[in-house]
Amino acid sequence: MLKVENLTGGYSSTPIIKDVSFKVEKGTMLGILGPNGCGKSTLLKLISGIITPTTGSVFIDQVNQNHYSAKELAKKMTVLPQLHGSSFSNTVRDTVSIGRYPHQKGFFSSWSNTDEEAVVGAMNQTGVTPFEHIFIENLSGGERQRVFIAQALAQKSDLLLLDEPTNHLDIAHQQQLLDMIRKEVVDQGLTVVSVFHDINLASLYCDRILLMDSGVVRAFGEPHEVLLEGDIMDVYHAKVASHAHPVQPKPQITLLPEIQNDGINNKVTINNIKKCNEYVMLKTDFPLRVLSSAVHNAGLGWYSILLNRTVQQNYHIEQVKEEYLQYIMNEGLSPTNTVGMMTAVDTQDAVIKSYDASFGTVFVIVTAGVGNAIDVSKAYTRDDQQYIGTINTWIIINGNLSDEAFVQGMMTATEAKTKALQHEKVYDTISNTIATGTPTDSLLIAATQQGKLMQYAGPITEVGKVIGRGVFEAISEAIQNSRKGE
Ligand SMILES: Nc1ncnc2c1ncn2[C@@H]1O[C@H](COP(=O)(O)OP(=O)(O)OP(=O)(O)O)[C@@H](O)[C@H]1O
Repeated sequence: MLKVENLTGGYSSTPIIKDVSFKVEKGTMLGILGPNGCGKSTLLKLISGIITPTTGSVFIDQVNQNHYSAKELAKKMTVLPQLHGSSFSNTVRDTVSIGRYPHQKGFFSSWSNTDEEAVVGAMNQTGVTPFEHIFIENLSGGERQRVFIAQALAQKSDLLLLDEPTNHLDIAHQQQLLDMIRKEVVDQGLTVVSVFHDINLASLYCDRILLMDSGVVRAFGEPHEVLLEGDIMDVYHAKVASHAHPVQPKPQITLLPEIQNDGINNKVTINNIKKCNEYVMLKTDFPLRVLSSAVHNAGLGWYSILLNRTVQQNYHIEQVKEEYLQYIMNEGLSPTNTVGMMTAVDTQDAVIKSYDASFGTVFVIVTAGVGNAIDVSKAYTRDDQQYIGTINTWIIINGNLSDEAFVQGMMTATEAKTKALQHEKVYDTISNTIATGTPTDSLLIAATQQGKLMQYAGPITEVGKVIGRGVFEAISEAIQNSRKGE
């Protein structure tokens, strides 16, 4: 659809854009990214013919752009520049109608049903119909932006060039606008080239990204190929981290503020842990990074309250999420700052152990009951219902773990748990083999994220050794305690 070949050009003899080449297939969306002044808008101006390239060519549907008449080009391609102060005082409807200009034989002398439908459709799509008789200077920046988008859509060309289309829009309108453009791309085969300042929006909505740096192409490809932490830091001179979007398979970039270590002396001590017959609670006045399989707020996040609560053996598990949330609120705790687990074991029997390591103290806190113990390798032979977890393990680390270390720590802890069950000769009573856990065990690792980064937490690392020993000893002791009570 669009082919840019060795394009060089700018505003004077010194080129802003230098030897830029790329292709955009029909029915796809390209996002142009790059720091302020790198030449994104200039590139759009060269593609649209607003400025003439010094060398190189732009092909639209295999035809060189300079072979099209102005009107033919306007039918092929719509350009929406950055929001500008309009010198005309027009109503919204009149402004959108200007988009139909390339389709007129004489200026507005041949207004057809198609023109009318295009204008009404574009106003509806962008949600500006309620303002259709209002003068655009009386609209907010965001409303005005949507009017110009409507004008561009009314033009009904195959190629849309947009310069920061979400500028001035709140998040709901950013989403509506980009969802709408994406729908046109997928359903109608519209081709879009758009400049973005928001890297994450570009990642979410674009098929390909062109990353520019000082007028040249730094990278071109799918978002996961282009939005690399190192390249983004290098090009934008900003400190960032890349992570996966929670739902879409697209990378997202987060700024890392310089002021990160304002709580350098944050430490978890035994005084942060409270054990009573209703629960075990750990409460800090700073957030811990937590990875867990808890009932409430599972996964990876930052929390300062950890709760392992006792419930009756016959607890109705069907409404567990709603019931747990209610419990947290009734206790006056913050639902967004609390990770919650449950156990049918008496929490007075919880084992709390601490281990000093060179990086800081590690606490291992376990509640264990093994009445439902199971051999995971034989689990396929049985058909259990879900019930409340019986070995709940917390590992609280005064240290700084990488993501790898969090996951490896979970593995190390699970291996240590299995070993403890073997050591305590806990049997799966159905298969009559040594059990490896219970059907709904829960595991949590929390870290203060201070001090030297620990990249790994496997069994030969210092932190892994502490986890292995601590989990083994705490679970073994908790099993012995639970047997005493039987
Ligand atoms: N009309 C102009 N005449 C001369 N120089 C210009 C003109 N417009 C832009 N420039 C210069 O060209 C360079 C690239 O500008 P351009 O607007 O293309 O960058 P951009 O990447 O779109 O920036 P931003 O992210 O700030 O919008 C800048 O150094 C700018 O000062």
